Amino acid sequence: MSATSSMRSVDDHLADILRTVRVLAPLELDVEQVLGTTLAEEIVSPVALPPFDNSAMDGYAVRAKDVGRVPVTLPVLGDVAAGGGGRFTVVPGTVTRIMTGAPMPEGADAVVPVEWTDGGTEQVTINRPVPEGHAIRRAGEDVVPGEVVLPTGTLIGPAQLGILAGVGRRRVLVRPRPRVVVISTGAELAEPGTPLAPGQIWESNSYTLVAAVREAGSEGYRAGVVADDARLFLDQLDAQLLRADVVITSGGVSMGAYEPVKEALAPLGTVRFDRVAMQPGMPQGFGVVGEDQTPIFALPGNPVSSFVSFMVFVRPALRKMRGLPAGPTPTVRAVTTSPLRSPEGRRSYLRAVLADDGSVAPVRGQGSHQLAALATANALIVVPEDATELPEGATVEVIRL
Ligand SMILES: Nc1nc2c(c(=O)[nH]1)N[C@H]1C(S)=C(S)[C@@H](COP(=O)(O)OP(=O)(O)OC[C@H]3O[C@@H](n4cnc5c(N)ncnc54)[C@H](O)[C@@H]3O)O[C@H]1N2
Ligand code: MOO
Repeated sequence: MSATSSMRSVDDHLADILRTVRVLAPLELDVEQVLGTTLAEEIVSPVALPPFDNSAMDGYAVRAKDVGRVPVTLPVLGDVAAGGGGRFTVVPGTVTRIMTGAPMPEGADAVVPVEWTDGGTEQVTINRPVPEGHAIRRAGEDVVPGEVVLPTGTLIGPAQLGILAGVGRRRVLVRPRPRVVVISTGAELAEPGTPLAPGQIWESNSYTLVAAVREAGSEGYRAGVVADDARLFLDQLDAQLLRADVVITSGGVSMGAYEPVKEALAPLGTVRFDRVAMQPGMPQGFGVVGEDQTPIFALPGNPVSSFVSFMVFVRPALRKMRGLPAGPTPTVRAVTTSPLRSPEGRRSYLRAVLADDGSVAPVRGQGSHQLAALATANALIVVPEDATELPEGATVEVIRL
């Protein structure tokens, strides 16, 4: 039996995760809260946009016929400002001043920009002719009443938020951003900013993971660090389940004498622990816990391993929960600048720098504990299971970080 025969493939593990996690139920939220959520309704505009014909420029509302021969001097009836202002009828031989966004007055059929005039307020001399319709934004040219401006499933970014507000929506039915709680475990972990006792290190995984959660469009929360005690871990988990759509743990899943996460979760029968054929990130736990069958990712404690595991397994799951197309984390192609090595039968994710010219170079320090080396990388080179060596100049798939 080979060393890798008892391992589960990355693809099988991910498929199991994506089968298990569910799209979050829709929720009605205030428009202020919906950035990064996914629409669970179709947004139909109740009005036309623009709602009325209005000026695209600061200038004068005219009848185009009156300015056919220039220069011409005409009386100014008054001002039409955006948001109301005077109501005028532009009869032949007259004009009004008009500001950008102000409704076109009756009778006018074009706007002359102020730059083409002497800027007069009682009367104005116009120096250039304009065709009918010049600098007028027509009612409904962006949206007609009853038009679908955003389909169900749209991811709300800044522009989408703008059109929601632009069609007057205050409440919106969306798939919310998943709430993800990160619990780090380990007796050796001290909070950054506190002194280290002998044998301790500063806790970093929860910072990395919460940041990665947020970057992946979800809400990340750090729960307090739990020492190596299965009972304490279960208490913390119970408390956190109240606010979590997903739980991520780091540490305590390998083969040591003190593996609180595995000890606590394995007996439940709803979380499986596997050795996944990847490097880093081999020990993995995944399943559901609690009344609501909340998905839980028990990631390995090595800092690089937990981060890579997030990119490969958690990120796609969060996409599915948000109602977005979910599958393996997307890759781009690149060409290696040096030979690469990878363990047989395992998919490697080598920390690397991807350059603008499409070349990719592994960083120095590929150990699962080498957090500083990870911090110099902007990509992961994916070396397939069946490759143990790749020459310089090989084309590889790369995950951008
Ligand atoms: N006999 C074996 N030992 C190990 C195996 C194995 O198969 N047999 N697998 C190794 C691999 S691969 C990994 S990955 C790690 C996973 O270990 P755990 O998930 O149990 O994690 P810990 O033992 O708690 O920690 C591992 C390492 O990472 C540091 N760590 C943990 N949490 C944090 C944190 N929040 N911030 C910063 N650093 C953290 C911890 O101090 C350890 O150095 O197991 C190998 N061993
Ligand atoms: O598989 Mo562990 O995740 O390398 O260091």
